Amino acid sequence: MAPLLRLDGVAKSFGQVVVARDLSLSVEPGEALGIVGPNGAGKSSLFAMISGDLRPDGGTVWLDGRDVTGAAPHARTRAGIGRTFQVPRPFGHLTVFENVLVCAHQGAGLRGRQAQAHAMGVLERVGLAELANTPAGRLALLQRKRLEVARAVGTGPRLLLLDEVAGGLTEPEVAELVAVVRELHAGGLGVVWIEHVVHALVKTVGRMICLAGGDVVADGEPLRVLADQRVRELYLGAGPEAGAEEGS
Ligand SMILES: Nc1ncnc2c1ncn2[C@@H]1O[C@H](COP(=O)(O)OP(=O)(O)OP(=O)(O)O)[C@@H](O)[C@H]1O
Repeated sequence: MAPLLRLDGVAKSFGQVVVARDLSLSVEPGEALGIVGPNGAGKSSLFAMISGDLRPDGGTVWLDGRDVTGAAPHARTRAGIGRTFQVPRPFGHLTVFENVLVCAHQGAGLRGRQAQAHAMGVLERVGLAELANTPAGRLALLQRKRLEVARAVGTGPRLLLLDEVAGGLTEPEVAELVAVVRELHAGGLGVVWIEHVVHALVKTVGRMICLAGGDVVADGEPLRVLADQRVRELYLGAGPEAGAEEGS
């Protein structure tokens, strides 16, 4: 079976800044992969190239064995890629329910009652059902992060790309979010999660890569990656969090 996602020799630079240098990796159906790396390593750019928001200078992006390198973002959403953005992008004047309904229409291609049932089901899965009728602009940070996940899941993806959804949350809030992502993954979703809150990744993913300077510098079991000398040097005191070693 073809991997769910495969990047083959992907390259991208902004002038002198190399964000991807002959980068290859794959994600199997239902796999959960964590991505760490210092600020500016190219992690969000990688997501943008997977979701179609950024065109690589070279290389190929495959989804389910299909070359989607030239496909527009909406076509990739329809093909099964759902992503969150580092800065949540809800429609603030629409309710929580309406925000997810839009994604059910545009991403999952659902209409009428089917779309409504799907949107409500997603809100239940991410713990937002009670806030369905609240305008998105009135949500607190954890709820905004949940809505960002709900909007991505609302598009009906098989591959969910999470970009720093735990940033800025308190520890109990991170734990709640981890529970949501773990449940989505347990339901069969492939997950790729970029996160600086490393212990959230350790609790969720089976594999981790570290990106730096456009290269994969470590790839494997999360605690092994975090213990890797090159990874530790890249973080130099800023992390990986000491607690991650105990999986706290
Ligand atoms: N559209 C763009 N034009 C020019 N430079 C860009 C563009 N997008 C990203 N960059 C640069 O590419 C580098 C990688 O950015 P990117 O956001 O992918 O890193 P990141 O690993 O996600 O960082 P962070 O952890 O801080 O979010 C940075 O130096 C950034 O300034």
